[in-house]
Amino acid sequence: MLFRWDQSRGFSLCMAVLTVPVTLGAIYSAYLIYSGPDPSITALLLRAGLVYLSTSIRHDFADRFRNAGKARSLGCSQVPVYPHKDPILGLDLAWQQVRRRKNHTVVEGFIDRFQRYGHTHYQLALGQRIIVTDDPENIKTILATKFEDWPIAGARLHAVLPLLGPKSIFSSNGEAWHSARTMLRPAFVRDQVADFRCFERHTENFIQRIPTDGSTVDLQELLLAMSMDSSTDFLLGYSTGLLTENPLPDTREFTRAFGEAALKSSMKALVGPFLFKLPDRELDRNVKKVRDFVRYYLREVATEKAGNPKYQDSERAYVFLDELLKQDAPEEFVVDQILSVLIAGRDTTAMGIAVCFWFLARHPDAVVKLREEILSANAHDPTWEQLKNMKYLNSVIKESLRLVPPVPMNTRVANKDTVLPVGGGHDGRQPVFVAKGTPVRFSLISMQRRQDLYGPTAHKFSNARWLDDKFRPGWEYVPFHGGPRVCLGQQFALTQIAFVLFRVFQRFKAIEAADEGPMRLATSLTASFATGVPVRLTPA
Ligand code: HEM
Repeated sequence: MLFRWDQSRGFSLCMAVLTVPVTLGAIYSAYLIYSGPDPSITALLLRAGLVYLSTSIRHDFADRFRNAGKARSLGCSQVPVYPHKDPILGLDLAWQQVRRRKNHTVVEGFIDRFQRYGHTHYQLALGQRIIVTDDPENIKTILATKFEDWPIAGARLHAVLPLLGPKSIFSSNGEAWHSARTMLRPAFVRDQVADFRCFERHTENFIQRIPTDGSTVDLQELLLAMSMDSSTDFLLGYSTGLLTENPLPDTREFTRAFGEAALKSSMKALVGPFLFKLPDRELDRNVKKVRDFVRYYLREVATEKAGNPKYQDSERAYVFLDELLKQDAPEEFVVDQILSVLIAGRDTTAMGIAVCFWFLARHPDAVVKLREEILSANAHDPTWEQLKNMKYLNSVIKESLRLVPPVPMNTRVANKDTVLPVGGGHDGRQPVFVAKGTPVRFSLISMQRRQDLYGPTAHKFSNARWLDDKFRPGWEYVPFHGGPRVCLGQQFALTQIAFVLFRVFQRFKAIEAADEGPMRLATSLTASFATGVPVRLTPA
C-alpha cells in the first residue's frame, strides 16, 4: 500500500511535535557529557553519538516541516513513497537491490516499482531520501528546462572523480564544465566523423576475429576490445591494438588498470563518498597507470608530431588530440579530457553495437531485410550520407538503443529547492517539490519501455515503428540525453555502429543466438550483457 508523507499536513504536525522532545533529549545529552563525574571514553562517545543523532533528527524534522510549507506554497502535491519495511535506512530495498544485482534483474526491479508506486516516487537509499523517476517531463526538466538546478554530483560524480579529477567535461559543472565543453566541441566536427578510415581499420580487425566455421563467439568481448582500439586511435593517434598481433606496449596493463579503476570507483560511489576519504593504494596505483599511459602518448604526439612519419601518412590525418593541443591547455587538463572522452565513448559504443547484434540474433527476418538494404545500396565503401539514408539500418539501431540504452540510468542532485513538473497528487500529474540536496535517479531504460508511451509492443523489438515517418518521439527517447549536456559523441557513435553493421552483414548472411533465456543486464554507469553476446554467424 502507498503511503504519502513529506508534504502531508498531519506528518508535518507530527514532526513539529516530535521536534520538542528530541531537542530536549539533545540538550540533556549535552548536559550529561559536560557535567558527568569522570566519564569513561565509551560513555563520552555514546553520549556524543546520542547528541549527534538527536541533533540530526531534529534538523531532519525541521527541514521536513519547512519543506512541507514551501511545497504547499508552490502548489506542489504529495509524492508516493516506496513502502519500506525499514523506514529509517531503507535496508529492505537495499537488500533487494543487492539480490537483483546478483541475478542481473536490476532493470526489471525498476520497471516493476515504477508500475506499482508511480512513475515518480520517493525511496530511501541508506537513510537518504531520493526521488526516482522515469517520466519524460521530469527528465526534460532535469536535463534541459532547469539544467542549472541539477548539477552532476553524488554517486555519478564520485564514480568518475578518481580517474578524471574535478575539471574534466565528465565530472565538472558550471564554468569548469563550460570551458571543457568549449574546448572539446570543435574536435567532434562532422568531417572527422565522416572520415571512415579509423573505423575501417578496427572493424576489419573485429571481423577477422569472427569464426567462419559456425562456431560460437562472444561478440561483446570483441566489441569492447575493438572500441578501445578505435577510441585510442581516434583520440591519441595510437591504437591500443588489442585485436592485432602487435598491441602497443603496456596496452594490457592500461586496459586492466582502466577497467579496475572505473569499476572500483563506481562501486565505492554506490556506498558513499566517505569511502573515498579512506586510503586505497590499489585504486591510486591503477589511476596512476592509466594517466601515465595517456600522458606518455600525449607527449609523443606533442613533441614528435613534426618529424613523426605517422603524421605524414594521410591515414593518420586526423587525431583528436591535435585539436586539443592547438588550444595550448595545461597537460593535466588535456589528460583529464582525453580520459573523459574515453570513458564516455568506449563502453557505450561497444554496448550500442552489442545490443544491435543481440536483437538481430533473435530476429532473422530483420537480418534478411537489413542485408537487402545493404546489398542494394550498391556501395562497397559507404559514405556518411549513404549510411544516414539507410532507413532500415537506422531503424534497427534506434530500436536497439530504445530497449537497451547503453547509459540506462543516471543521477543528478538538486543544488537548490526546486520543482519537478509531474509526479505528485492522485493522478501523478501535479508538480513535486524537491528540497536542495535531494538526488534524483532517472531511468531511461524503463521510460523507453513504457507501454503508455510506446504502445502494447513497448517491450518487444519492433524496428518497424521507426519506419513510420509520423513516429517521432521527443523526450520519451533520449539514449544520448538532451539539453546542454547532450552526448558530444552522438554522431560519432551512431556512425560507427552503422558502419560495423554494414560491414558485418556485407560479409555474413545470418546470425543466431548461442544462448537462451531472457536478456540479463549488468548495470553500473553503463549497461552490459551479464553473460556476453554469444552468437554463431554464417558467412555470405
Ligand atoms: C552509443 C554510444 C553512446 C551513448 C549511448 C552515449 C550516451 C551519453 C550520455 C547519456 C551522456 C550524458 C551523461 C551525463 O550527462 O551524465 C553522454 C555524454 C558524453 N558523451 Fe556519450 N554516448 C555514446 C558514445 C560516445 C562517444 C563515442 C563519445 C566520444 C567519442 C562520447 C562522448 C561524450 C562526452 C564527451 C560526453 C559528456 C558531455 C558533457 O557532459 O557535456 N559519447 N553520452
